[in-house]
Amino acid sequence: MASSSASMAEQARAPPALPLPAPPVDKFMIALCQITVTPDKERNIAHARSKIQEAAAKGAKLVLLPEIWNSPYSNDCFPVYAEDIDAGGDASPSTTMLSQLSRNLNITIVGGSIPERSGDRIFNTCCVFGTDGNLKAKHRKIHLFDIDIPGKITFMESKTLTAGETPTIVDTEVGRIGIGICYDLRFQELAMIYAARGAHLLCYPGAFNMTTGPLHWELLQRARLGKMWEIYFERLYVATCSPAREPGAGYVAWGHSTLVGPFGEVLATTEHEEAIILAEIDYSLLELRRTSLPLLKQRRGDLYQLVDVKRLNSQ
Ligand SMILES: NC(=O)CC(=O)C(=O)O
Repeated sequence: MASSSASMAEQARAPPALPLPAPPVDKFMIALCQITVTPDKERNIAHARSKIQEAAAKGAKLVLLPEIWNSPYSNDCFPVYAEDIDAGGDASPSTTMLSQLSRNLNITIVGGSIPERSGDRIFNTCCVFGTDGNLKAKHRKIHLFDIDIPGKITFMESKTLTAGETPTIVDTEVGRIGIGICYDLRFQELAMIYAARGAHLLCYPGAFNMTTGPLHWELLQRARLGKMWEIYFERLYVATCSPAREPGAGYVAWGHSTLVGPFGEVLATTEHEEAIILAEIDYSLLELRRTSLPLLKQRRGDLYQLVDVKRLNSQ
């Protein structure tokens, strides 16, 4: 009796590791396409197309685009540039291009984000395409970017956008990927849910700005790993992709698209100019890193718990 209650207490403190789903590949190249964005939507689509082709020609099997890459980042523009993704075809030239390219080039595309029109609502939406060109997942930005830093930056996405309602985790040819868009990066519970559901990689298209970018962009990306050590430590890669900086634009993006490895290390990054960042993802390091710090044994699950609302609701 005593020993069984002791083992229950032990178990609450340090539950056994959840199995990480085996990734479909061990190693592959990811490309973060930090591209310029202009008011000319046709040009933006053609430009993204050529950069994705260039990345694939250099060996990328997964291409990540920035947040809002087909339109300037502004409340005035979102309704004008928005596309009906579900209707597809001519109603969504941006995602039609992504679908064609993923199939033709045999790559997975995490398609940054574009303004999406759905009925009378507009979302900030990321589409994930598999190598067959099919839309595998659609993530609508959950946490809208409503901030007011006096004298620095005020932005209220909620003036025009509606928040998404669901976390998005998707199985692709290059592993299980959790998706967040920009401000979503600030909310650690989203990343922790992805980690708890066995993600190998988190992708965040984002457009931080000249105030918050230098302070928080890299910090948050690396911290997404640190926080997850409480449950699934050191088992993830985190990729961000920003638009390149346009100094004259209404909203000036920070740039610095980055890949962080499963030990919290910056594996590849850039400054603010246009760039394709190519880097290797090696999933064999996920298990290796897991044994390096024995945090799972040390965590105090008897004092704190992460509650997966979706899983609870589905029970
Ligand atoms: N643009 C965003 O959604 C987020 C951002 O710039 C920030 O969090 O800072």
